[in-house]
Amino acid sequence: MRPYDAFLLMSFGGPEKPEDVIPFLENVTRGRGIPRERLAEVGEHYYLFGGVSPINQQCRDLVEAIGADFAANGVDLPVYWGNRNWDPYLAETVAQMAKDGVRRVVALATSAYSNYSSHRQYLEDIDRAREAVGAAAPEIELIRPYFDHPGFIEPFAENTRAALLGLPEGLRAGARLLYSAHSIPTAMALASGDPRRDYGPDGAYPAQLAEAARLITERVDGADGARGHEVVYQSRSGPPSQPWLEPDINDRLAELADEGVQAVAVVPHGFVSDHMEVKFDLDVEAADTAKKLGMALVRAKAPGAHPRFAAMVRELVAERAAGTEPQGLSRWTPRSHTCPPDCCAQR
Ligand SMILES: CC1=C(CCC(=O)O)c2cc3nc(cc4[nH]c(cc5[nH]c(cc1n2)c(C)c5CCC(=O)O)c(CCC(=O)O)c4C)C(CCC(=O)O)=C3C
Ligand SMILES: [Fe+2]
Repeated sequence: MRPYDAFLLMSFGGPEKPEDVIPFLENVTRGRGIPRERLAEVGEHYYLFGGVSPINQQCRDLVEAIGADFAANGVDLPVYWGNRNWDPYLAETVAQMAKDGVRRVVALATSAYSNYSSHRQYLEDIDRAREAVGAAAPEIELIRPYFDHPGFIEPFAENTRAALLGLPEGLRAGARLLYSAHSIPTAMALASGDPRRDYGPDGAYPAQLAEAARLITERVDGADGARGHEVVYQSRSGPPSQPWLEPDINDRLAELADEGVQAVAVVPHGFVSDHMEVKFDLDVEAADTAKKLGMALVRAKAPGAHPRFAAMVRELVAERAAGTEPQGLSRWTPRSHTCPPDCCAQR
């Protein structure tokens, strides 16, 4: 698909054996002021799953789904994959692309929202990897945030309807939808998105999360919006003195139990796949909280390698290749394909 001669999937990376857990966590947290105790605690999450993060296999599955969708639709682009924090490292993938004679790449990150960790950091990863490879490195253009694209929203709606069926019939209609996203420092949230747009008091990331939650809820229940839904946060780290986005899902579950809510469906709409943050923080930790509170909890799957999500990737590649206006379902759809240099700054 002109002008590109390759597609690149960019992701976070994760360990796949116990010996790799600590080196992986050191990669993730280098220079970020995460307390040592938090690192040890997070290491235990990985050991509980045999030291294997699900994220790499999920990326392999997505690479395959994208390749199949490209082939079925006549898109003749080889598909590469590179990670920020673990093997296959982005710099190695960029070196391979250079060796293969690739000159211009369109890339998508497994992160749908605007904030430093989800977007700007991937732009920095690209710069660093290209620098490491030198003059032969291809140009790499990162696709803009896609949190309100129908290919992201529709699989979540389908998976939420399926999750609700897992509740006892008598609890389904009254079940609250809890949309869960990775917490970030409030300062990072305020600096998220395009500084020339007014996303409201909390910044682009919370505003985008609210819109995606609304769009999914409409597709679960119809546009009457009758079902109660709200955004909560998970996976907080960093020192307690630093404010992060709230409420934490576990605290909110306790409040809802007090209000008499008997069932919740958790929708991890802040994520693209069911990686460790979902498997541990929701399926182990939040599920345990709900159990102690006597609440029923089900969890919807993230898009992962859903064919509609793979088709979205092709649609975004085509949009970027044509240079037409970014399409999305909400008022916070990015207005351009490239970010202004001061968007999603860390603070
Ligand atoms: C917004 C966001 C997403 C969602 C968007 C996206 O998907 O990219 C995300 C995803 C992920 N986060 C992940 C893992 C971790 N994140 C950490 C730490 C942090 N995350 C942050 C933000 C985010 N993170 C932040 C602000 C920090 C503090 C340090 C820093 O400023 O960078 C730490 C350190 C220990 C801890 O403190 O928890 C770990 C191990 C994994 C891999 C899971 C697997 O292995 O399956 C994934 C997909
Ligand atoms: Fe994270």
